[in-house]
Amino acid sequence: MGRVSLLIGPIGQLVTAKSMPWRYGDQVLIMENAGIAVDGNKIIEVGSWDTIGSKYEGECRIPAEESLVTAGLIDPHTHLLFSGSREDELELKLEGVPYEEILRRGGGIYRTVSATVGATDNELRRILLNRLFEVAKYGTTTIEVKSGYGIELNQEIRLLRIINDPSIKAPIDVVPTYLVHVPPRDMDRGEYVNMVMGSLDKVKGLAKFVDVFCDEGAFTVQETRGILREASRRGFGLRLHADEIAYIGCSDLVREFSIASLDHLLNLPEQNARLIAEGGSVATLLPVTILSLMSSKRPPVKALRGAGVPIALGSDFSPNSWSLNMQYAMELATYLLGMAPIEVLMAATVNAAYSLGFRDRGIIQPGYLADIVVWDTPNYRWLSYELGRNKVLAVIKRGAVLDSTPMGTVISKECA
Ligand SMILES: N=CN[C@@H](CCC(=O)O)C(=O)O
Ligand SMILES: [Zn+2]
Repeated sequence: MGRVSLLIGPIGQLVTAKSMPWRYGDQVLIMENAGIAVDGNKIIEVGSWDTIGSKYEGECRIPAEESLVTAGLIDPHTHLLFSGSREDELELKLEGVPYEEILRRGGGIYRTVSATVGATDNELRRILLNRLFEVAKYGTTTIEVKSGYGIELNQEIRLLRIINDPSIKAPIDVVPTYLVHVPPRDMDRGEYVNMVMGSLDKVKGLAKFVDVFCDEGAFTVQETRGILREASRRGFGLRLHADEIAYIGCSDLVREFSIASLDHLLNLPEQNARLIAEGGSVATLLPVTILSLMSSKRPPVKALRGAGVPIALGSDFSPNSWSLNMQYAMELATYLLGMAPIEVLMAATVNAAYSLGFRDRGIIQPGYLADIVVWDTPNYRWLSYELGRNKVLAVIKRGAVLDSTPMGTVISKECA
């Protein structure tokens, strides 16, 4: 009998992608009475519990007869690092004042910039760490975190240093992105864009991706093009906030650049789905933001599927859209966007991993990282079906069972 650090099984239902990215209609692995053997930070074998349970002895074991087991959730789009809040914009939104108008008046992102710039490094570190612990309780095991509430370049660099700070003992993996968010109000925007392009060497090593908010009220296609060109020359991965507020041609930039992910896409023209597929980009949809924008628009899911675009989901946690819970994004993806439960699960695991450039996680197969969630649900459909409850039973990150399960449930004495 082989000895391993962790055994999970018997498992009621194991659901995982077979390869990445996952496209609508691709096969998945759905297995009942399954088992997973983990050693160190990796999955070493997946199979029927009859085989796994008799072949391995675990230093600890998580029994999961009644449970769904999936890859850990991956959140590929967040604005986790900011100070303050904007609950007082709710009344404006309810009166019908559009997002871009609040921004034009100096509210929205600009207010959060003032609050964030006014916070000390220690305050921001504490905020970030608390949020990272909270997302882990909801099953997120890897998360992208954008800068963007500094605007001024030294402030952006400060935020990126905090995101990268090794003294922050994050329970999960963090992917830093430099977000060029909105033009400053007190400076010529052309000059600012030039400064951004000139600052990219300083950002190297602090961010895996450069992202631009390309939209009405933010950066134009021409400005975005310049920033993406310089970023890709320097070897950054590219992401884009595109076609969220209006279509001004941002998604067309996939013709010119290899963009890992185009995000939001509420106003994406259906014919541009083909361009995204040809460009090899992922479409990351952010349904919680659709709700918090109080928008009646929807991204064209059917056109994206039809063109073969891999779809990912993100929380888009921000002061405009306050939810750290990827499960909420998953629920809304079904009820607001019409995404099928299996599509939702693939979007929040394997495709989110793929969009962040990972090839080592998001799938439960030998050789992959042991980032795994045990759910308090009998099958995968419940992740879409049941609204508003944290359905996590246990989170395993790199083979380690995270300390506190949300409901204080002790899974197994040896593992806890
Ligand atoms: N759209 C741009 N940025 C964020 C919102 C930021 C904010 O409103 O503070 C987003 O992705 O939703
Ligand atoms: Zn965003």
